[in-house]
Amino acid sequence: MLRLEHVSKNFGKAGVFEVTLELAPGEIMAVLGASGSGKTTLLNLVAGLLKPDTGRIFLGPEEVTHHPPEQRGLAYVFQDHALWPHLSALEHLLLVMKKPNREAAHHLLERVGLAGLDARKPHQLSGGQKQRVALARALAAKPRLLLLDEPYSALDPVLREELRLEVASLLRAEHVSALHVTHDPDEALAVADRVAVMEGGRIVQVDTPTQVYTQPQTLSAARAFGRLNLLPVQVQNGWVQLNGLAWAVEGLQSGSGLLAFRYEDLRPEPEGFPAKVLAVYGGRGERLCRVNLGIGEAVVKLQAEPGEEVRLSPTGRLRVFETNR
Ligand SMILES: Nc1ncnc2c1ncn2[C@@H]1O[C@H](COP(=O)(O)OP(=O)(O)OP(=O)(O)O)[C@@H](O)[C@H]1O
Repeated sequence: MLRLEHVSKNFGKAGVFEVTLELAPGEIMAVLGASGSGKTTLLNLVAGLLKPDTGRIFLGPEEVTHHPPEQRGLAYVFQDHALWPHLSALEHLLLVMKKPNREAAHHLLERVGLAGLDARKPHQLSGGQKQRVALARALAAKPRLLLLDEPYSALDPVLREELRLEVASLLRAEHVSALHVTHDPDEALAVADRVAVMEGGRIVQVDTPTQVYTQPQTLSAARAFGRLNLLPVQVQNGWVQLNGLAWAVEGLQSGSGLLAFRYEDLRPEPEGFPAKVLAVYGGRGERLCRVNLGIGEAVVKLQAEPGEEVRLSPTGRLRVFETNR
């Protein structure tokens, strides 16, 4: 559906962007990465708002590298809603529909939670409502590809969850592909078939959300999903010492690195290494403990009480990343 072949853009001192990427028809891909990693640049290049220095962009079989945005058959929802001040919510949709249909436009507004607001103009809508008009307009155009840049950032958590599932189901029903930039790992897990992690203008990993969560290939990929402990360690021939016990690790084989593990990657085990529970948090229906592991403090999903001495063991191989990555 979408193919980028060595698409590059040189921003001089701000760095070089270079990406090769493929998106299947109907696929929803989340784009995660730290601020400044190149997520918006990727969308701008695909949309035609930015010209690449080298490389080629295809939509389906057609090369669109030099096509202006309006000839690319895609829709985008960026953070500034770009609504027309003189048009009502309904008129925004009618204007972009190939066959304008008031009934269908009305129904779409209802599906994004704007029932009864058909006649409102942008200045009569809240920020979150404007964002939803922009989303409904993008969907009304029936694009082959939808580009989303933090589309739910102005919404409260309940509405955000409702809407992201509703939009994902609309996209799947219409078989529309989407590139979805987000900072929110829950959003990527909820809607994306695959996740692309960006770092320094490049894609460092493309995989299913579960694979990126459990097998991150770089430190930035590990960070993208949160729920992460990072402890400085010394690795010797693939082993680290944790409170007097040696554990095999993967990744860095020797030298200083960062031991990276999720809250659920350690579990109680009589043969494990000793740790002391410092504090207990009640997060989202689960119990999280801050523990002292001897080499530093970490958060672990654990049923324990403050002050308790526990023994912990990794559920799988722990990973160490080079400190400078
Ligand atoms: N037109 C431009 N001219 C010069 N540098 C640019 C331009 N556009 C982007 N950059 C630089 O390219 C890098 C990537 O920017 P981009 O906006 O794509 O990041 P991002 O991942 O979307 O960040 P954020 O999450 O903060 O929105 C940054 O270092 C930015 O300063």
